[in-house]
Amino acid sequence: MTATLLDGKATAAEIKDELRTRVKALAERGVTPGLGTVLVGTDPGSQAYVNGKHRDCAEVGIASIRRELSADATQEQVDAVLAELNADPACHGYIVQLPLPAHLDTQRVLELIDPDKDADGLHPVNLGRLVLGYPGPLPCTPRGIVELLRRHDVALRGAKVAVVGRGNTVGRPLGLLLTRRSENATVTLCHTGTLDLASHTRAADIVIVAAGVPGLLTADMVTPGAVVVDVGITRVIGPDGKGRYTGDVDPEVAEVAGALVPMPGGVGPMTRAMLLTNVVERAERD
Ligand SMILES: Nc1nc2c(c(=O)[nH]1)N[C@@H](CN(C=O)c1ccc(C(=O)N[C@@H](CCC(=O)O)C(=O)O)cc1)CN2
Repeated sequence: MTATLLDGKATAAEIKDELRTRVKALAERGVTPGLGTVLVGTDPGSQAYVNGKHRDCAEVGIASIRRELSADATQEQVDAVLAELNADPACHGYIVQLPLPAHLDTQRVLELIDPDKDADGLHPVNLGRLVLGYPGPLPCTPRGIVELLRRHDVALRGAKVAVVGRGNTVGRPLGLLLTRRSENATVTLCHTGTLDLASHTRAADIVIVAAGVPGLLTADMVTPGAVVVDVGITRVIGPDGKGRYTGDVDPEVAEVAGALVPMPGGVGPMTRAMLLTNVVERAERD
């Protein structure tokens, strides 16, 4: 392997150490940051992610507020929980774990979150703030990617970045973050309608793949020495019949890239660290 691995797990641990110090400073002012989670149903993956968020909170001293509803909860019941968290001064930010059961209106639910308590940074108001360059909570995955690259001295200023995927949670907001004056990268946002994807990825100094297509980026699509970030996380059944997660980057890319943010151990842990960061930042503004 030629690529240097950029370790998201270790960097997230560093960030959690820093947050612990900030949480202690808040405690001296009598403030305890609080993160709320809303989980509807019993999907084992979602339960595991929510449990992980509360473990992270305990590690840094953030108070956990858990709300769990049954899989057949009505829209009115979910709305009532959001109203309660919006009004709760102990809750500085909260998330609704996705996906929601199909009978619930996800867009309505996300729009009912008070934008200033939107710990995921995905409320339309906050995406609008990002477009306009106004302050607000930033979406956790894009923010985590930029932070991971920054902490590994990957130069963004003047860099040509190909982002593959135009989803509202990663690709689109990431393009906005990378083109802020503070980052000053030049971004090509590629998607399923892009013709000759490889011509764009090959021209890039940094390739970030968030398409949800296992193995989409192959070694021949990467210029030698480029930095590659794997955001994909798709559950597949392996040849042994067991389920596992796989990324969007083919393993052979590691032989060509200069640096690689792997999956697992890259963007996922950084996303979790940014969720905590959004909550602490909100508490610091109190
Ligand atoms: N409201 C939200 N819902 C969902 C989000 C989200 O950010 N906000 N993202 C995913 C699930 N998720 C967090 O909720 C999440 C997924 C994966 C990871 C992670 O660290 N993955 C590991 C690899 C897989 C593993 O070992 O379990 C990694 O990348 O190293 C963290 C969080 C959908 N729902």
